[in-house]
Amino acid sequence: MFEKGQICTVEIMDMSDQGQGIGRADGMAVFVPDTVVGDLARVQLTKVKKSYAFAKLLEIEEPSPHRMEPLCEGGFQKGCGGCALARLDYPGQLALKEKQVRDKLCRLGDLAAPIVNQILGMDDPFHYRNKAQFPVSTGGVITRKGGIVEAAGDPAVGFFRAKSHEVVDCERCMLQSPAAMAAAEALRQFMKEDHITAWDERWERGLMRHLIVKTAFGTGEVMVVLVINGKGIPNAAKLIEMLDSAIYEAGFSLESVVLNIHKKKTPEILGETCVPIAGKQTITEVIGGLSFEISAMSFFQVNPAQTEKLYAKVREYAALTGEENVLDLYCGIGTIGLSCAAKARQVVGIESVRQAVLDANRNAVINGIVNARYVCGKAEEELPRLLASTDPEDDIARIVRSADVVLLDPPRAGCRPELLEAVGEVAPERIVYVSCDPATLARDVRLLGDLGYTFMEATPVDMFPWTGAVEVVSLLSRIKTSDKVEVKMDIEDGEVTP
Ligand SMILES: C[S@@+](CC[C@H](N)C(=O)[O-])C[C@H]1O[C@@H](n2cnc3c(N)ncnc32)[C@H](O)[C@@H]1O
Repeated sequence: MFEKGQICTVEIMDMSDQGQGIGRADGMAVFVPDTVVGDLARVQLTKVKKSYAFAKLLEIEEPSPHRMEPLCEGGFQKGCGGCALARLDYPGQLALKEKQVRDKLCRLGDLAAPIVNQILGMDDPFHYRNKAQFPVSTGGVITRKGGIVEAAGDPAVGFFRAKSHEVVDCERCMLQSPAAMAAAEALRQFMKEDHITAWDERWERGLMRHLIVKTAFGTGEVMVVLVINGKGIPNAAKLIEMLDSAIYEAGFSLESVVLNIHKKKTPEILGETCVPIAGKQTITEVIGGLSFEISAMSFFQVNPAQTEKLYAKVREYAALTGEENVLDLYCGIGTIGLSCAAKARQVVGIESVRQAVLDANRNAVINGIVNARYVCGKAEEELPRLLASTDPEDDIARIVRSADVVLLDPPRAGCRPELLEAVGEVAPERIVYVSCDPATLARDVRLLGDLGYTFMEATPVDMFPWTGAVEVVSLLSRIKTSDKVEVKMDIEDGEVTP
């Protein structure tokens, strides 16, 4: 039995998404900050629960061969919570992520020996992010009425400290695009020169809440979204000029500046209303030879180089011949479905964000794609509605009912069970599931197993180097009723192989 204060040696076998090493002491999981997988560490327990404990690192007895000094010259030492794997070298990160996908599919997906292919990593895992989200603070105290007190510190444009809403100012970041860092510096200078307040959630006052910078690496276009608690920014023309020249000097072109009005006291980053104040309403990115227009509110994969690999793997798993109807659920601005459209009979996408659906329709048009249609709404509501439609004129419902391949790409929370049941009712030959959380993927793979789908294989794709997150593409295939009977008989005979 372990007690708080006890000292022990643990071998770090795994890491949490937040970058804590996880070791085992007599079967109990021990979470140790500042350690990496492969370290042998002497630790002191700081909190002991029934089946796990937290500990502080006393000494690395034997360092992991993959341990390294963090390369970050920006916020890491100041407590920025962005790069959870900053102490693990890149080969170590890839091995860890591949293992985590396999472990979760076994443990939570009830799979004995899932095929997990080698993770697809990056050749140059730096400055890959096309979207930066910087919280802003004045670094000092603002008064209840929103004015800056005289001794307020300089504006900070950076990232939240781990597990807090304190903003760590960050002038350099090894993940963000040069355009994003240039825009952050321009905003910092502007706020300082023009005494612009930043949102302070303690008093719920202050103007500037977040700076969002979207960079299209393929075209060099940049969009800046200024999230504010107010109707506008005083002297906004000066800010736009400063952003424009900073982004130009970084080698990119500012094409769109949008105000996002967020007066609510909620922690969501974006408010509901967007007002373009300079340039276009969208920027254009090129992925796999197709052009995609991206607006302020729409989702776009954050790592374009890896997105090409991700979508190529989706196409491989979808194995389209030109005859299939394809359902693209959680389609965002249509990227995955449109990249499959050339080899599909028809594509129907379902997406809950209205602006993204508008973008998807426009993206089909600008790429000359005529076999893709979109439905706006929650997939778990729209799919059952379309399946129940008895309207003979409802073309979309007809395509949906006869879908041969379903593409799933939900947010981290995974799919709702009612959505998976509706997919089971559609009964496609193949399901290609793209996930950014292997735990919810594994849960959904288990549910899809109950609906008659066999997990075939998965390929992890490293979309987020230096962070604890990993993307996975999985292929599931429908077990024909006759196959199911055979499997069952074989198991009864004591042989598991179908
Ligand atoms: C991980 S993104 C994938 C987007 C797209 N497939 C891509 O590759 O860019 C998930 C998308 O699901 C959308 N979404 C979230 N909940 C949804 C729901 N219940 N029904 C439909 N779409 C949803 C989000 O707006 C977002 O665009």
